[in-house]
Amino acid sequence: MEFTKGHGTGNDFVILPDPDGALDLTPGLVAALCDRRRGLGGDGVLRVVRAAKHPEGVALAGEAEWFMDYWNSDGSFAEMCGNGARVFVRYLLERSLAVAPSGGTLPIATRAGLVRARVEGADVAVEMRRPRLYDTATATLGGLTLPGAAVDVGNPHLVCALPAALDLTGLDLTRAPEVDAAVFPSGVNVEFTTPGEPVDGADGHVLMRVYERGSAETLSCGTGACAVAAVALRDGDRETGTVAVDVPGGRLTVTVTADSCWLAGPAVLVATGTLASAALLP
Ligand SMILES: N[C@@H](CCC[C@H](N)C(=O)O)C(=O)O
Repeated sequence: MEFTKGHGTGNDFVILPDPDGALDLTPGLVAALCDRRRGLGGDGVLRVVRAAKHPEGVALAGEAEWFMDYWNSDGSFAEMCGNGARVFVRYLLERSLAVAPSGGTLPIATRAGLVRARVEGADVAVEMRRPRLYDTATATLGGLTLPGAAVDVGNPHLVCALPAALDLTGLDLTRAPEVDAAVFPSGVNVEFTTPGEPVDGADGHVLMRVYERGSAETLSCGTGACAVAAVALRDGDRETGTVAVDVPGGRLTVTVTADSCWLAGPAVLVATGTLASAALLP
């Protein structure tokens, strides 16, 4: 089995080419692949499968050739992965599985519907649904309980601003924040934020750390950055705009429009190799 390793602002993925959907990918195999000591290591797996060959992609096969089958590192599924989509597109283009239409966008099928991608040099930008702020909730970390905004970006997020006296570096994210299961019955990704200094060309600048559902703390979360940007714009009384979001792995730029959300940043392929798969089976 061939694999490629890639990342977007340090959010890293094992990419498995499976054009015909023949691979028996199980939660156990995903968790073994993502194990950072006994496997390849990754925040998740991106299976590259033709939309027509995947039960959850087939409905979109008329609009997109490829389906991003995303799995978290614990073997659970997620509806959407923003950085994953950007790395997925880099993979398709570098392997000549797709061509970037000049001046146009490349459609990709995901569990959260179609996303459209544009390549901008070292960056890949993906257009996703506009984040929807739909509720309020709290996250408790250690002894600290913080109010936050629940945001749907295809997958669920809870965005919590830190009080001015606290610093992101002081957070202990080795354990999952506690959240209200009634608001998030399928779990949630939790972003912690502080305001950043003004950035040229951006309407806002936010620093964030994230604890991801199914993957623990990661260096970056693309959909999380979109959720954070939407909250920053709302707090600035804006419907639309561009927000620079700094994560531990680098900078993402989010542009919220009237009806969608663009996520842009670097997307890198690191290595390709062959799995000795028997050694990885749990
Ligand atoms: N890192 C991703 C989000 C991956 C899915 C998430 N852990 C979930 O379960 O919803 C991103 O870049 O968006």
